[in-house]
Amino acid sequence: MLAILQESLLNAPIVHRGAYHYFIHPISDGVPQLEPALLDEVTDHILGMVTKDFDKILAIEAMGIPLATALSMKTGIPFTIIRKRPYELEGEIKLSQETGYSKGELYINDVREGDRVLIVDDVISTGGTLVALMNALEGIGATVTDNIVIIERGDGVSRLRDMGIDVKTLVRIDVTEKGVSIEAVHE
Ligand SMILES: O=P(O)(O)OC[C@H]1O[C@H](OP(=O)(O)OP(=O)(O)O)[C@H](O)[C@@H]1O
Ligand SMILES: Nc1nc2[nH]cnc2c(=O)[nH]1
Repeated sequence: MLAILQESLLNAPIVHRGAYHYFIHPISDGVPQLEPALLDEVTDHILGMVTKDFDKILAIEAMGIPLATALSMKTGIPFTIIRKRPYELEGEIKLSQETGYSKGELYINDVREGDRVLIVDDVISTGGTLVALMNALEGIGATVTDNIVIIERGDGVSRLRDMGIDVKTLVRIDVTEKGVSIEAVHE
């Protein structure tokens, strides 16, 4: 299952970001082009994995956005984007994001105490982004009903699990300079 996702991952080009082998894929980069059939496949799969009701979808800029858009269209539930730029609105929360190849700031707006949010993102690698986000949401008093990421690599999921945070992924991959291999598909 997840045939289109698997096939496209096996064809993903690899580039170097320092020592980090970075795969390039329609879901995580919008390059090569993101076919509607792939977006449909992964978002249907996400909706089959959610365990609880939610009233907001939370996407991390940039590549959480197409996922959240498709999920919102399928469910009628609104989404909010965690942005990489500030708006300086009242109540805006700033958090520091660190990945395997970058550091930056993220800004949360329009998430409030008592909100029930589904977090959706394209990739988890070190887990740095989600750890920072989960801490910020706990501070706000929002409930994360499910945390779903399409592509898993590295030790981020086990790092979060050790902290008591559950993250579900659709596929686990390994990335070397030769390309992507698929280690597990989570049906
Ligand atoms: O588990 P981590 O090591 O934190 O990596 C995961 C993060 O890396 C990517 O974001 P990136 O900042 O590259 O943004 P993009 O969506 O704009 O490519 C991805 O969308 C995740 O948010
Ligand atoms: N596209 C892409 N996004 C990532 N986010 C974390 N690691 C990666 C990666 O290797 N490729």
